[in-house]
Amino acid sequence: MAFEKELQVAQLAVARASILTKAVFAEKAKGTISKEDKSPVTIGDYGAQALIISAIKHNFPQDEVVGEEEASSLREQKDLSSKIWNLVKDTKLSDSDSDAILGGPIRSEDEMLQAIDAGNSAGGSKGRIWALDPIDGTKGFLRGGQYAVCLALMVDGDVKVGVLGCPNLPVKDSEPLKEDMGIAATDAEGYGVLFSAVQGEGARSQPLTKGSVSQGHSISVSKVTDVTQAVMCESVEAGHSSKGDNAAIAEKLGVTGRPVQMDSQAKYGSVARGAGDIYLRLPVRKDYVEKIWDHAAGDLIVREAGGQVTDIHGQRLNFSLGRTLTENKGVVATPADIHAQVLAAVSEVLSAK
Ligand SMILES: Nc1ncnc2c1ncn2[C@@H]1O[C@H](COP(=O)(O)O)[C@@H](OP(=O)(O)O)[C@H]1O
Ligand SMILES: [Mg+2]
Ligand SMILES: [Mg+2]
Ligand SMILES: [Mg+2]
Repeated sequence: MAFEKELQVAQLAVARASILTKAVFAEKAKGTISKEDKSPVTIGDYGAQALIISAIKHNFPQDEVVGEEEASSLREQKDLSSKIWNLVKDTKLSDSDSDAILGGPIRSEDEMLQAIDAGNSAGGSKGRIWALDPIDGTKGFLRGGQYAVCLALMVDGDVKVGVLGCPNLPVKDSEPLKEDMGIAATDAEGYGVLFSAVQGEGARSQPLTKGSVSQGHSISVSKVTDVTQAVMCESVEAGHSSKGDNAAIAEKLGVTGRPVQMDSQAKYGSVARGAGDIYLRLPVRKDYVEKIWDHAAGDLIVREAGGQVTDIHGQRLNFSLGRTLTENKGVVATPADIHAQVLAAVSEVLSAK
């Protein structure tokens, strides 16, 4: 199998980081601060980024990382930094062999800050670069909704390995999607799933555990042929994706059910396992450029599960252009069989605006 070591490290690193995010959630003291772009970031985002980057650097010292967060504001806020350190230093996998694969604990607060800052790669089309979103759906995380710990490896701009840890999604692939699924799910029996894919080798799912990882089982997109019966997934946040356009597209397709709203790349995971059928992310603002870490893992997992992922113009997402998807607008992710039909409805609705 290709990228065996990379997959194992990514899965274990995501599982370990999820232990930290769940602890932050349980503590309720999330230490939210606002970034320059007004988006929230929590001690969970920073702690998860530190743990994952340190695991990558331990195993693949030459690899670069495009990570969402950076530590400059933490260096000015010592209280916040020491709170994060207190969590990070005690977070480990319950299986000691697995934890050792990740290099064991980070040794000092300073090393933790350095790890966070090592997510500063400019990205691009050359070499091995990881794309990391330590908590995707931070607003969902804060609300007690869905969120995902997202990690992907790109080689020469092409996504080869993708892993999504979704602590609040059901383990069972076939469980129908519900909007309030997140709230009581953290650490509840039957919740927490780890999705993964390696290019050319399909997509898989397994329970997200605190110890080790397994082979999991293979997943595939739904076999929906009648789009009127499709389950659509969209963001909770109206500022992230245009709900009005989504509704117009649903109407054009004759979709009868209400869309399921959930935060994060849990939407990609849900389409990949066939629990949802269509994920639409339609631009709200002309000037917003999507970030590679919001899509890299989900894009591969859906495509390896038999889905098709494009932007609103039908172009594949291009991860080779830096930290953002400069050439793409929006996302349309569906089973391959219905993609052309959905994309046609997207084009009609958006061109009529
Ligand atoms: N105007 C905008 N349009 C689209 N996405 C946006 C946006 N502003 C922020 N985002 C991104 O939307 C992500 C969450 O997506 P979703 O709505 O699917 O949960 C955020 O990730 P983070 O939560 O990691 O910051 C952020 O990167
Ligand atoms: Mg963010
Ligand atoms: Mg994100
Ligand atoms: Mg994030």
